[in-house]
Amino acid sequence: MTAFISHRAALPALFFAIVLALPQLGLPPFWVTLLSYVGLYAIVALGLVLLTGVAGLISFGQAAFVGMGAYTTAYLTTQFGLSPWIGLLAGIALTACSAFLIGSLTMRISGHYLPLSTIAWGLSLYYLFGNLEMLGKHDGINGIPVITIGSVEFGNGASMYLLIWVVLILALVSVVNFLDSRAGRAVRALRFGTVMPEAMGVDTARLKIVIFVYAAVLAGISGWLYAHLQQAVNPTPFGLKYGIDYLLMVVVGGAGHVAGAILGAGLLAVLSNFLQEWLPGVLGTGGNFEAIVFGIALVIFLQFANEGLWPRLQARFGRRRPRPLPADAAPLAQMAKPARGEVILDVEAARKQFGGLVAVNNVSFSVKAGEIVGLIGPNGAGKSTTFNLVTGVLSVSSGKLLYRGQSLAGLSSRDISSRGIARTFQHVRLVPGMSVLENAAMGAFRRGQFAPQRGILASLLRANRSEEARILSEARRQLERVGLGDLVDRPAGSLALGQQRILEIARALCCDPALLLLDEPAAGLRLKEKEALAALLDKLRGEGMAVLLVEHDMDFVMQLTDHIVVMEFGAKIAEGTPAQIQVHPAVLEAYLGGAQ
Ligand SMILES: Nc1ncnc2c1ncn2[C@@H]1O[C@H](COP(=O)(O)OP(=O)(O)OP(=O)(O)O)[C@@H](O)[C@H]1O
Repeated sequence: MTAFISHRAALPALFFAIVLALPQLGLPPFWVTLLSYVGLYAIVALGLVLLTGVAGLISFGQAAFVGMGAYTTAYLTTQFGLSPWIGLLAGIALTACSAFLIGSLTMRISGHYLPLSTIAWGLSLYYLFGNLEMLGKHDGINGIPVITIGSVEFGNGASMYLLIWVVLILALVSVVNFLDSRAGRAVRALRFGTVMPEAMGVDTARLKIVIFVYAAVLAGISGWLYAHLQQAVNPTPFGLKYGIDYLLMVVVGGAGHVAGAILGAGLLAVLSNFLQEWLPGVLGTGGNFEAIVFGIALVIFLQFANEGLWPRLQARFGRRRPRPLPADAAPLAQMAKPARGEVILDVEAARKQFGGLVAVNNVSFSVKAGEIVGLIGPNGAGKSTTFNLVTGVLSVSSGKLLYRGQSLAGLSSRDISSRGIARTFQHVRLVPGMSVLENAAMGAFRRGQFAPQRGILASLLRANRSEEARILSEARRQLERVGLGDLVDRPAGSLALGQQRILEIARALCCDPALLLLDEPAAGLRLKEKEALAALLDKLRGEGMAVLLVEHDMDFVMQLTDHIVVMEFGAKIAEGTPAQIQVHPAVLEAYLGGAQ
């Protein structure tokens, strides 16, 4: 048994074994039905955990996808006498295609426009269900057959309960598997913006659509189960109110946690059921009082536990079990590295104009393998813009950028990272709740054996184990290389700033770069941390790495770099060794104000 179930999975396995056995253990039919609904809600909520809790993309429209799955099977089984299993396949296909279309249109929208758009299409689909003649308008469709497998009929409450919870367990396993993969790590980074994952080679627009489609498919499957449980459908449970309820379940349960989906679904289903029964008795009058009580309870709840209940329970009763470290797996393939002294980056008369402002004005310099080049200059000199031109965040207005003789023109930051240029960020961009190991592994995103699109399917089925082991081993090797080998299990957010900056370098090294671009790596570091950073960069230089760093800390730059490029008002005003720069009249005048 332990061969199949790891220690980490033992408790959840025991929990689900008990849940599946409940009807046999004499659970009254009322509870069997209620828990069936908990299962149905939790399947939808799981998709929302992925979409909203983990990736930060809010959707009020999931109930419409539940309706799509439910109506598809209802229509096909009652109108054409097709098997519910055909209804399931058709429902999944229709939901996935619709979600792909809607997602392609809306997933690029940012801020509050995204949730607003989900309300818009959620409402549209709801009214579509209620107005189409073929779907029975507001009366819906009755007489939906029960699900059968061979001669086994899922006709009674207990058998449907079993089916629903087995589907929920499968969905849960697939989501957990996915979150543990390289694409899953990229999804976990999405809520902190797209710049970092893009720089690690992730196609974030595509990834958002993938998880949107997956969440919709889970909702569609829940709708299929619902239709065959109820044997009738009408538009009401697929409206906006239910879309909001699904979101509430996730928020209350713990939006960023898969277990939060089940906890939230359970709490809301059970509470609303009992409030509906008790409140009229207590208040002596009927009405939707449970909605009012819910609203008040939610506002109070969010004041005290805005991360949801599951993290609270975990902190109180759980113990963070470190993930077993990957065994040493075969190294990932590496790109051929340039010989020491070879010119790696050639910036030729690069110019960048923002409207009338010339931020970078015909700047030229080069970086060689085994050399650290510093790019310095007063505030507003154009250093960050130059950095962004090389990393593909911005494109040049004119001039050339050549990496190992090849033009970088028109390449996105993820293309550039896959060529062998890796970067760190001025404001550290880590996923704080993710371990140091997983954060570093983000850098190896493009180095897996599967193409990213096949990789997602493989990860759902956990067919990516050898690839994962190789990626995580690489991350561990790079962490050991930079001296963070003892901290692999720690959440990245718990590290000191200096260690976080070094972790960013380990992540960049996982990209297998020949050129490292560091944006103000010494900013905010204490002396000891700066010394550790300088020692690391010196070691990397010794190994043949080319490093270009933008930095304000003059001592750091002067002691570490081989070559310095000085900018002012967008133009290069000087270039040379640290010794030359320190006495260069133009630098003393412009950069140091002539005082030193
Ligand atoms: N996206 C943008 N749109 C318009 N102007 C910009 C943009 N980015 C930078 N600039 C302008 O370009 C000039 C150069 O800015 P840049 O950030 O590259 O300087 P910097 O040398 O990195 O400064 P700092 O050391 O303060 O970061 C500044 O005048 C800045 O206001």
